[in-house]
Amino acid sequence: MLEIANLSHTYPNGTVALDDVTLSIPRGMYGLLGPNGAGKSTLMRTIATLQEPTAGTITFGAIDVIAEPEKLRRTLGYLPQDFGVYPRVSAYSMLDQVAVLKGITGKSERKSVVETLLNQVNLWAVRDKNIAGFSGGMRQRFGIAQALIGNPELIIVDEPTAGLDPEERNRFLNLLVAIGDNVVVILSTHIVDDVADLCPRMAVLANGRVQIEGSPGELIASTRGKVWKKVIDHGELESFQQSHEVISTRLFAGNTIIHVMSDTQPAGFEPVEGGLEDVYFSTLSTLRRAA
Ligand SMILES: Nc1ncnc2c1ncn2[C@@H]1O[C@H](COP(=O)(O)OP(=O)(O)OP(=O)(O)O)[C@@H](O)[C@H]1O
Repeated sequence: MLEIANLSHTYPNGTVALDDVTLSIPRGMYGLLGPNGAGKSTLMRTIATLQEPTAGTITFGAIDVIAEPEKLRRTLGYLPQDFGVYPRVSAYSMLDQVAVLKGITGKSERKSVVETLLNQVNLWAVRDKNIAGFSGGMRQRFGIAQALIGNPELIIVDEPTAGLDPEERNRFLNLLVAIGDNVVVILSTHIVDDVADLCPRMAVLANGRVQIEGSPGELIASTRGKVWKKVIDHGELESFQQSHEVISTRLFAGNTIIHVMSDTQPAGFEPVEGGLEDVYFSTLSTLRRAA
């Protein structure tokens, strides 16, 4: 169990990226959903011991993460949002080097770990190719392979599916599912479907704060009977935004479909079986209104 208590972070330029974040994250897949700038990467980097918070505590089992970062690192697998430079070395040799860094010094053990992972992430056929030439999806699969070396008990993946095509995204999410329920996996993303598809528990982070927390099912149930939809002409959008609480707009076959929140059925609207998108967008819409 990962316990985050009263965690705050203010950057030297005064930006408050995290504001009193408290979360209990159990074993299994946990979704951290939030828009750009919400503070997700700051939170992930802080848990991964890459930066220290201004205030607050993090514990993972018996480990005090801020006081004993090296202990956490031994049991951490981290897939950052951006690796930056991709080296001109083969996938095999790079994984082999990471395995050495993670303390797997025995040659035959390392061979078995590296080969198993390359097969698991479906990169065996390209093991001798340079990572620099990999597609986005291949890089992310390589990234999860390096994160899994050494059997970590805490795995953090930061926006892993951004920019992947649907087939690669599916492949990647299936890999995450296969990691199993015995470890804590935190999936940080702004893509609602990633969380809806994978995570039994989740939180929405926005403006550096936890806005809502729970199981997707519970959160969706809380919007039941409150979400309504209507097909409108695009030109009418502004007036609907003034008269209703519009939480999302989308185009479908050239038409604009709006979803609104209301305790009673607005005239001309149809009920919608709310989904996680409605939960997420209504949370963001409430924040915008309060601003
Ligand atoms: N090194 C930094 N110095 C100053 N401000 C920063 C720094 N890093 C991030 N921020 C700011 O802190 C806030 C939170 O950023 P963070 O990267 O944690 O959000 P995020 O949810 O991961 O968003 P994104 O998906 O865009 O990465 C933003 O306003 C961002 O501009």
